[in-house]
Amino acid sequence: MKVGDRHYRTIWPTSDGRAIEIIDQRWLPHEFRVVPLSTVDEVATAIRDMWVRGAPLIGVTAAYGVAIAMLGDPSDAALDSTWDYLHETRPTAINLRWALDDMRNLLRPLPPAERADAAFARAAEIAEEDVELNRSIGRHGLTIIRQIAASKPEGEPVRILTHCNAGWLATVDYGTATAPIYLALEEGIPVHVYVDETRPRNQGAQLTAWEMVGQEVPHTLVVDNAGGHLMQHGLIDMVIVGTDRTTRNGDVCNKIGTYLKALAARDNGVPFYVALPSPTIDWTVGDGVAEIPIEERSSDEVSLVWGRTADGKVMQVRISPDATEAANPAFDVTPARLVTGLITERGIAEASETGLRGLFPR
Ligand SMILES: CSC[C@H]1O[C@H](OP(=O)(O)O)[C@H](O)[C@@H]1O
Repeated sequence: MKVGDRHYRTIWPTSDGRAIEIIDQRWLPHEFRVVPLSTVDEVATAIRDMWVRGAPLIGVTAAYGVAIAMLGDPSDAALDSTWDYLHETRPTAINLRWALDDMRNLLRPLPPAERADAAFARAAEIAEEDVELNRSIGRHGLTIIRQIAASKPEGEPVRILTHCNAGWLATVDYGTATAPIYLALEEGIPVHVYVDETRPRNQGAQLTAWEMVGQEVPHTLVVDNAGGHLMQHGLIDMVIVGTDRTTRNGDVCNKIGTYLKALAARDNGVPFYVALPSPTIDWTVGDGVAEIPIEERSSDEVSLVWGRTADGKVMQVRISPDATEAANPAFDVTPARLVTGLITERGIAEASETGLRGLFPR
């Protein structure tokens, strides 16, 4: 998307085709940093420490990580050890396993000498596919925004609450939850986005808000705990979020706090939509609450926050006593019964196995 007067994606191959460059999202919104990743260790660190994050982007980054590994050692053993090494970086987003499986299934039958080139080509394809999937999600999600806009007085904005960052920064481009918003704006439909700050890492305040400014989307930052109040007072027309893994029956795993927004939405009759590309569906899982592994991240993410001082220094500060331990489950699972619809690249499905299989037959 636009960054100033230039178009960027979140990830791209270097001109020599032997490494990648990424936007290091840890420094946004205060600094825009592009960094190279030229070894598997660097790719693993970038995923684990969230230089890049967001289920689809994690998958694409891992795909390029396999390609970089094949440059050094294209053996079967290296292919398997790279799969294991990158798979361990983050446990919840299913796109990581999906992309690693896709790459290994492609490369295994090939002669080792052909694997690096084939891997870079496939990783680039997965990146392009992500952009197209998101454009399709945008087109289908736009129908919902159009319907809501038609029910409101002329010119009144469709008020959309979103949680965490499921924007272009969570994907290669366009985003999932933000794709319908960007298309609505292009079509001239007035929208106003309420951005959950999304503790503990503040991906909403730091990433989604930065996206909204960059794409000139009217928006308001709110604390995570304000969503229910806004819905109670009729100030939200719809909620749209992304997901890191959605089960075959429509249970939605997403950033911690999503479940609470879904409960508030249900209690106030606000439609709650989830935008997802099909690689985010885990067909092997039925009960999301029981079966999806929830990443437990460092307590420092709760106890320390990043910010910019008045004189422009970007730094972390502690907000709780040194002696206080913090729990930090990074995701939660919203049961399908609280989901109004799943916006996929093939259309909007009921949050059920029947609904998903209607769009994605076996
Ligand atoms: C389009 S996937 C976005 C999804 O990923 C985020 O998690 P994280 O930033 O920890 O990778 C969050 O759950 C978003 O909804």
